[in-house]
Amino acid sequence: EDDPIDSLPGPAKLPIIGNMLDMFNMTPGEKFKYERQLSKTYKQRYMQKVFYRRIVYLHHPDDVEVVLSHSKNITKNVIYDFLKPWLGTGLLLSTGSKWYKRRKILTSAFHFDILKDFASLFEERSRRLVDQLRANNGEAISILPVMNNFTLLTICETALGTKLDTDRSVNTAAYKDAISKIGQICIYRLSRIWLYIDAIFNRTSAGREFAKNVDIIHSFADNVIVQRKEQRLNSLDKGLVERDEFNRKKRTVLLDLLLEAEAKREIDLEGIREEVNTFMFAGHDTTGTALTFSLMLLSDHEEAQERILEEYNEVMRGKETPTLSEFAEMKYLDAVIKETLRLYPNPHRIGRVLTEDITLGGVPMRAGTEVCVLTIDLHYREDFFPEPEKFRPERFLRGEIQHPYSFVPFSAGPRNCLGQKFAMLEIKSVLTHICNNFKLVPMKRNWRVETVSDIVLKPAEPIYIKFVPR
Ligand code: HEM
Repeated sequence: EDDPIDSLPGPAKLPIIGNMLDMFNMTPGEKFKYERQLSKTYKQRYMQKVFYRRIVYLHHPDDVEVVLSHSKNITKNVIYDFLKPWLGTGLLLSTGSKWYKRRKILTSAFHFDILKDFASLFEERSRRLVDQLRANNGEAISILPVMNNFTLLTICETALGTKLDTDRSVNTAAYKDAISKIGQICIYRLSRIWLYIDAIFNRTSAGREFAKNVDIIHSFADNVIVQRKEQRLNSLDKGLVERDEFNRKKRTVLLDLLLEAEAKREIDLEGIREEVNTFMFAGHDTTGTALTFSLMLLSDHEEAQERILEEYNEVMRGKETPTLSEFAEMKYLDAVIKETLRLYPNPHRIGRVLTEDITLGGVPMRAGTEVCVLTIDLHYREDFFPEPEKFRPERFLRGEIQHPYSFVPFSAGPRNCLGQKFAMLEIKSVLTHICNNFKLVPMKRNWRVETVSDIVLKPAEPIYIKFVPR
């Protein structure tokens, strides 16, 4: 059937299968470069077709604004379905009234007072991270696994109230292992179009392995949910305030808010499980890679490390632990993180299927069309970010950002990232602790790791850094 978007430019299409074979034999690295090249060739937008699927790719801020700010076009496209057996229709994947109701409940989990509590947890954890890094005696270490482990520990503590490193009641090693296997299987599936069909995928060894690991993750989450529920009921019965091992009032974690909502019949146990799994996924890999890329860039820019430290000392004047408002005063630190997220946005694209018609540049797009915002290409546009390849945090200090939709690492509009403040705070806490205690030294000067498309944007090889004690 004819569609007005067939007039959009894009790579040549074969009859029936369209662009299906365009990237068939490419390595993940080649695919990544090919996609970037397409955005350079088609400066406004382009269309690809695979059988009946038409996908419009966008990377101009005006188009991005139309798509992301739309109040009704909030449905994710088919690629996200891979994650459904694991995340169910939790906040990341759900749509319509289910999404709306849950978003309302969960927004309260990031209330200012709760964030304050989390800030002190990040500080405790960052101190321990410094000790762990110091034990390497300035030897180079591969930072991605260390940062991902760190963010997994913090999200488990804040979402579930469970300490993965010390809690003996749960099988944490199996859980961590299962999360990483699931990620690898999703990547494997992403590049094999025949495995997009569930009936085929589920019969392959990868499909069976996927299901086995999903079970491990689900039973871990269930175990923690049941335990937390029992503890809460016990203390509520006795009118007690819950205390931790140091006799401090226990932090309110996301799970507590969900259990409160369950008591009010706003969510059921299955819903709680979906949200717990969603937050553990959305909250750890993204922040872990953001920390990794920040450290890589900082190690190559000694002047930026010194400036972070100077600013920290100016704001803190000898005080030890920054409050939220002190972190907010550290503008240069904020700019460094933003510049990192501009260069390495994660996820680097956002997919939707239109449920309402829209018009982009005079071309009508009907409900049912898939649109994909290429955040990474948006962030590298020369017309909005001069010398886009360069790490220049100052661009975020001098009001150079001309269009509110030219920089959207946390997405924007109704489906923006719920954990944005949480993530920024966590990254600030880690970076200030690291810059206060170490000089970061890269293995190679002027080196940037290649990146590959995955569920999230990943470095193609390990990034090694030396943490030399100050
Ligand atoms: C630097 C770190 C992070 C980045 C760059 C990031 C980025 C994003 C982006 C781009 C989206 C939109 C995804 C889409 O529409 O497909 C998103 C959604 C989401 N993020 Fe984050 N995120 C980060 C950290 C976190 C953290 C720490 C949490 C939880 C504590 C979190 C929870 C969520 C949730 C629940 C959603 C779905 C929101 C909805 O659809 O209503 N994120 N994030």
